[in-house]
Amino acid sequence: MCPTMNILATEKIKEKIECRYQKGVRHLCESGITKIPRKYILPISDRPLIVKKEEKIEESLNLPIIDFAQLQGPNRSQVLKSLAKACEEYGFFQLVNHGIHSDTIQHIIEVGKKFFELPFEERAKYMSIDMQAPVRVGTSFNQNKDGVFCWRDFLKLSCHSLSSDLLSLWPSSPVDLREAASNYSKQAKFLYQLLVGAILESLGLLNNENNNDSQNLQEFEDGSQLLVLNCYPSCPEPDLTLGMPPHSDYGLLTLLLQDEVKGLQIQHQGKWLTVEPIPNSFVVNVGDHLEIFSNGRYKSVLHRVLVNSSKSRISVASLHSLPYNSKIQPSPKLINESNPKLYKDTDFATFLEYLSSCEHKSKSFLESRKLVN
Ligand SMILES: O=C(O)CCC(=O)C(=O)O
Ligand SMILES: [Fe+2]
Repeated sequence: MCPTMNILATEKIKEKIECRYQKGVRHLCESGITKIPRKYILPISDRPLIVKKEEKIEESLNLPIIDFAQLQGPNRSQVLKSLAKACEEYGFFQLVNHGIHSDTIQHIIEVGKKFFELPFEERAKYMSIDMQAPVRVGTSFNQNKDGVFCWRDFLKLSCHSLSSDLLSLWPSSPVDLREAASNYSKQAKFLYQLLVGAILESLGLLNNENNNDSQNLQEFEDGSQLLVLNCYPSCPEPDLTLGMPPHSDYGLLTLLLQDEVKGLQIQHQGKWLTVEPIPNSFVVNVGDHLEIFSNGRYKSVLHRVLVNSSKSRISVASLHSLPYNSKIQPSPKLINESNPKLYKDTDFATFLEYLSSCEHKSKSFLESRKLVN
């Protein structure tokens, strides 16, 4: 074979292999692999250190617990203090007694499981490389850019305005997906709105006498919402890869549901610690936009997902951000001589451009917004 034909043949084989990975990890697992392909193997320095059960020294983390019912009652000011402390020290907390019925939670998790069990051809109808498509099935973190793929498939549903036009774009199978996801997203949005009010209050930006910030609250409440169903199939070599690489979330707040299988780790005091699932609770975390708005007081913390060799895992993230065209900037009320402005003004569109233009690097977006004082 002449050298040019040789190169062409090699390119064709490469394309074929790439195409195989673009179909996602569930599809890959269905072929019965016992070793993970090279495309998923992280360099040694980025691999997770998985501790064997019998060694029992895996470090887990009991995140601060915020009781939502207490927050709405006479102990509000005390709970607001705990909320502020959790956002400053961990960037994460677990929310209990939040009022969303366990049936609603179980329904969205079940529907997620059923969706990822559908034949590949059915799920593939919703594949798109357009980052702004209202419905998008995909794999890895950013499959157009990732050098090493991660062990995750996802379904992203934009919930911006839940009109019947939007719902008709969502997957029609499983039959109850649209109902479960729209019901769940409405309830998650309502909870987010109450929570973000509490967050503004905990920053000293809202109180009954001074309602100057109602404009801020309105913008925070009206923002965009994206529902992400994550599926992490069991993996034959979990210590060589990750379900999600270290990243921070871009928005204001993320409300995350995880099933009973653990996997989420957060970086705390330089260590990766596993978040113990609490049934029917939410893991809530501060996103980049809130770190910027709070001028660095509340932290958008790196987190990642481990996979395991025996169980698949499902999680559902509801990501809440400011409206698409809003400016994101440190609140002028949180800036003074002793607290100078730490971040450049930015907007959501700039962030999305940044995300689609570069391979994912942990925290790089937030780093790029920092002012050097
Ligand atoms: O699956 C998880 O536990 C975390 C998911 C996550 O970090 C995300 O969707 O941004
Ligand atoms: Fe995340």
